[in-house]
Amino acid sequence: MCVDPDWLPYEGIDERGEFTGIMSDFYALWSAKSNMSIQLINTSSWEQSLQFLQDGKCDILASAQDVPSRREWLNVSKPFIFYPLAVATQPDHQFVVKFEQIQHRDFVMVEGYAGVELLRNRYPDITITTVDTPREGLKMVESGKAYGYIDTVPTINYQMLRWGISHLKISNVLDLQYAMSVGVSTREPQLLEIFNKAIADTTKVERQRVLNNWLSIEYPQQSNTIIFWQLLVGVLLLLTVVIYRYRQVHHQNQNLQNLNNQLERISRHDHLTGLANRYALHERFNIEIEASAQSKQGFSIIMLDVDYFKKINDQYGHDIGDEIIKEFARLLRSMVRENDLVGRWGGEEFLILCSQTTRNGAFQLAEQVRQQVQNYTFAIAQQITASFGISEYRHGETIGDTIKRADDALYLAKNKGRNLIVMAGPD
Ligand SMILES: Nc1nc2c(ncn2[C@@H]2O[C@H](COP(=O)(O)OP(=O)(O)OP(=O)(O)O)[C@@H](O)[C@H]2O)c(=O)[nH]1
Repeated sequence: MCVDPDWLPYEGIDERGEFTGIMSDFYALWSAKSNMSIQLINTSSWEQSLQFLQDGKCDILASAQDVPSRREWLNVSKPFIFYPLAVATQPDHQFVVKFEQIQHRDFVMVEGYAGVELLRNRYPDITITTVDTPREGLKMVESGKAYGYIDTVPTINYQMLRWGISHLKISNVLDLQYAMSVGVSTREPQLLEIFNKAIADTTKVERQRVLNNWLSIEYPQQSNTIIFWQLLVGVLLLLTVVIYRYRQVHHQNQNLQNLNNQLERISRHDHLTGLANRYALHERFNIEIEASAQSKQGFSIIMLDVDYFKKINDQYGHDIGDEIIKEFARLLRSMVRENDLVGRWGGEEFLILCSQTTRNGAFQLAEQVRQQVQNYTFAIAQQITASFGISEYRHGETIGDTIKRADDALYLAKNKGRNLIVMAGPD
């Protein structure tokens, strides 16, 4: 048997001199079915294979198309594969539906291909340059020496991949097709019978399996590798975007959390001293009232006010006044227990909530504070004192009542001369 040595994926001779390609798989199938052994006669081109058959050096052509000029010396079996011819051109040429639109261009085909004869018969003025191999034909188109290379679609694809010719494209599919048959020398009519039977016995599944072998998974490693890297790059890109977005959102969340913390602090703390403000004090009053209802143990409050603070402001200025208020706040905070709460009630007026403490207990604390303030060396060269009013929460009264009693007591302390503590009576 002679074959086309370079017409993959249909047929070819590999580096070891063995028959390969779609036709090789079909012959392996048919040999097994009909118990025949076929010997390959090596040739260097399709032209030479045709010549060998005419010269009696081989009896079979692995695949051949029925064309008038061969009929004297070649019979063909029932055709069993059909593939349309197509034109591969440079990518800037538009796809055309009808070959007639481009029939005047110059084409290139492999010497001896049946398609050359078919096209010349149909388009007598067509210009076809013939070459020895599909690669030569494709290269001529690639380098602009011819307009289009004509062959079957699978051959064009396969050969472009094989030779790394990546930028040509199919610009036209002809309505002419290769109907592939086994070619048998007219000298061996009984061989034709054998092949016709083998072809008839080939099931659709067997045919498809052979074709899939060559037409869908050629160069699997290369394409799989490319797909793998493309996928990997895609996944990495996606991952990068996700991580970036996550970090952005995380960062924004952190900023929001910080802002919330700041707002929380601002809403509950006095901006100058950092002590609890009225809102926070009232929250705590509610907690203490609830707790005292259950434990029967009450709480007391101390209202205190810096004496003659207006004079300090007048004498040293408002900024120094602020510093004194801050210093005063630090001093108070350092003196109360952890359970107590110091807040700024107004300008230079403060409130100490003494948890689970009677008015006598509150008095002791007030006295300590009074003495500390009086003896403390503030930033100004002047003694500072404070006056105190104390009240104990009475069950059933509102917190407003408790505060008012402490305020009234403070007023009394001021009236009595300042630097004094006055306790609101138990009734
Ligand atoms: N620097 C400063 N001064 C304040 C602030 N809040 C209130 N003051 C001042 O504190 C002074 C309070 O004056 P008064 O209510 O007359 O009372 P006082 O001078 O302390 O006198 P007595 O309370 O009667 O002992 C006013 O001058 C207010 O302007 C503040 O945040 N910073």
